[in-house]
This record gives sequence, structure tokens and C-alpha cells, in this order.
Amino acid sequence: MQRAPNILLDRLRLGYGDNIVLEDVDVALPASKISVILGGSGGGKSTLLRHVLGLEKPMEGRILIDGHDIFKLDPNKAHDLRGEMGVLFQNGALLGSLTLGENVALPLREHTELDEETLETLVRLKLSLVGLDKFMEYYPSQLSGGMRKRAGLARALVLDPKILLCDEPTSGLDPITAAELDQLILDLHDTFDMTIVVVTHDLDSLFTIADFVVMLHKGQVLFQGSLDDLKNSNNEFIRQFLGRKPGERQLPDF
Ligand SMILES: Nc1ncnc2c1ncn2[C@@H]1O[C@H](COP(=O)(O)OP(=O)(O)OP(=O)(O)O)[C@@H](O)[C@H]1O
Repeated sequence: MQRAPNILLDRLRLGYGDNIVLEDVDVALPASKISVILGGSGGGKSTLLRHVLGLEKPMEGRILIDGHDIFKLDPNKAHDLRGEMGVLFQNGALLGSLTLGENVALPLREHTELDEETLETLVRLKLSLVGLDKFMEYYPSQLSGGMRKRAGLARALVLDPKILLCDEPTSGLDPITAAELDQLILDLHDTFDMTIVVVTHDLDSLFTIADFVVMLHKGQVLFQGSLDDLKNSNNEFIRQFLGRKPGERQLPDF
């Protein structure tokens, strides 16, 4: 895969057992852009990300990464495709018993056979990208929430992914730290050719980082398009949602 891929969500129905979480999801997330998936709590944002990662299989429909369906590839190619995707999980998902350096090194150990010296150089490089190279020997519990998110980003980036998926990157952060994280995502996007997908219910993040927006509502896609199209939408729910006052970062339950 030479360039950042697009992600096609083709007539998806997603859920668990008998519980359908999302239906009729027909969306093309553009290559090399930042797509923001909006939705209320429990609306299926994390579910969608887990499916894009290939951790769950759609009930119906397909997810195509640059035309490849992860469930149709042979196991080696599916493993390679997963290696092209970096993920920042909601809580950073760092292992508490490992230092930052060891946490960031994990994907390299799983997907490469690099010697220890090269591995350490790469880890230091990725930690410096997010401003944490001085903290390589620290444990997650010794860091602030914002630092843990940045460390999670460094780990997501360590294999030079073509796709970066972020699950509510600003949740639990104060507004200033949240704005810094948004800026970091923008800087990374400007520096590396990546397709970035951010799921959030943070309005300020939306306005700061989005090239393309998908809004999930009541188990379906209520809107997809550019930020300008979203702002110009006549849909009453969308107008209400965009009318929220500045500083009110979180959406209400909907
Ligand atoms: N592993 C699972 N097994 C069964 N049901 C699940 C599982 N994960 C999520 N769900 C259900 O799917 C629905 C959507 O959850 P999901 O976590 O995708 O929403 P979300 O939009 O990410 O929410 P939040 O903003 O609160 O993180 C919920 O009803 C949840 O209970």
C-alpha cells in the first residue's frame, strides 16, 4: 500500500447477537483526510471502529480498506493490513506494568524482528513526535491524562500506519489539554500522509480537525459530508446541535 487508503463502509449492519447497533451505513471515508464520526453515548462509535479494525465481523455489508475486505484476505495479508492501522483507544490502553518506552515498543515486537538498538531508536523518535521522549522510562501511572493519550498516539504511530483511528481522543481531558491534542492530530496529519478517523462527541474537536463528517443518530447515518455542508444543513437536529455555545465541548445524549 503506497498511499493512504480510503475506507468504504458498504451497506453495513453492525451489532452484537440480536442487538443491532447501526444499520444502513453506506459511507466513503476519504483517503488522506481527517474524518470525524459524531454520535451520542452508546450510539455505536466504538462499535464502528472495532469493525473497521477487523476485531468484529459485520452482520451485513462490507468494510473495504482501499478495496480490501479484511475478512476475505488470507491470514498473512489480513495481519499486514492490520499493521497498516494504528489505534488510539479511549483510555490510551497503556499497560500499567510497562514503561512508556516498553508500551510503545509492543507493536514493533509483534510485527517486526528489529534488533533492540533499532527498536529503541524508533521508540524514542515516536515519543519525541508527541513531546514525550524525556518520559521513556516513566510508567503510565506517573503521567497526566493528556500525556497518557499522547503516549497512546506514539504507540499508534510506531509502525508508520497509513490509517490512524482515534476513539474519543479528548474525552476526560480539560479544554486546554483537549485543544492541544486536537492540534497534535492536525500536525501529525500535516506531516504524514494518513487517513485519520476520529470518533468523538466533542464539538470543539469537530470544528478544529474535521475535513469530513459522519453523524450517527438513532442507529443510522444522519449526515455525511464536509464541515461546511454540516454547517449549512437544514436538518433541525443538526442545527440545534451546532447552535450550542462555544466551550460546551460535549454533546448531550441523543
Ligand atoms: N462487546 C459488546 N457486546 C455486546 N454489546 C456491546 C459490546 N460493545 C458495545 N455494545 C453495545 O453496543 C452499543 C453501542 O456501544 P458503543 O460502545 O459502540 O457506543 P459509543 O458510541 O462508542 O459510546 P460511548 O460514546 O459511550 O463510548 C451499546 O448499546 C453497547 O451496550
